[in-house]
Amino acid sequence: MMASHRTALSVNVNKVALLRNSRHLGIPSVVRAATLCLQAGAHGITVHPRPDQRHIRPADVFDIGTLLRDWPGREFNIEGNPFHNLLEVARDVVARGLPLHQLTFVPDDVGQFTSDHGWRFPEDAERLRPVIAQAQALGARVSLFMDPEPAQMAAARAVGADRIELYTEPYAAAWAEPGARAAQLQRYRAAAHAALAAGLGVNAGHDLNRDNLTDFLRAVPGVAEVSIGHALTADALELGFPAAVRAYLACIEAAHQATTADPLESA
Ligand SMILES: CC(=O)[C@@H](O)[C@H](O)COP(=O)(O)O
Ligand SMILES: NCC(=O)COP(=O)(O)O
Repeated sequence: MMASHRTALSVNVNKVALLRNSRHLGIPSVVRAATLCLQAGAHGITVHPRPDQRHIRPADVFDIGTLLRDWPGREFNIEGNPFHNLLEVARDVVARGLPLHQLTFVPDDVGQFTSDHGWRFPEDAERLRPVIAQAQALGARVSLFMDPEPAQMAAARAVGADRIELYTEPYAAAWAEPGARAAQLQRYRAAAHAALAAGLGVNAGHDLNRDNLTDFLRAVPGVAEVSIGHALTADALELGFPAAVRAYLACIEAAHQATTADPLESA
């Protein structure tokens, strides 16, 4: 299957903040890292200001918002749990006149190791509906972090979400084994079709990397944005941020070339 549009790359700079927070010296700078990513062609910056402030802190959110004010056309995506601190931070961003394009709602517990599941319907429907409306009133697009389950997508739309973000860790974990990879890609393809049919935009993220990204985008239709942090930052330790971003942009570009094999047809 040929993807019919380009996918945006939003670089998640959480792990730069994690390293910075291990000393009181202010290095490495998340703003510097974000600047290098934007200069290299990243379409946006993602942050996940967790309540425990282990990596991105509110001040980082405001600093990156200030940076993005000078990069029109590049997007700011802030992730988090709307029942913890996310909306408070988002209101502060807007009150400061800073850009805010997308809020990605993630159902993480306070102190959770990392994100590991999506919202569930009908269980989460009634509590999500008002916070989605509040976020949209701030001018943000709302994306819901979701497991790749086609039957859940219409419900995500019904509570007012604009997009969903497919939680890609199960795909990433399966990628090295061809049969498991193909089975996962079928799941994600079906979930994306269901989301698009429901009128949702489709984002994707978690453990995407230079090995697995092209196959994913080649097999899964209509992915508007991937947010990538952990693996890209690890690559940047070796290559530097500009070269790492360019390498991920090349993976995205390859997925959009007719010459790239469909991983499901060649499985
Ligand atoms: C929603 C999502 O997948 C990302 O937020 C990812 O979990 C990164 O968070 P950490 O960098 O804290 O692991
Ligand atoms: N939404 C996913 C994200 O921002 C980054 O996830 P990861 O690449 O750090 O696993």
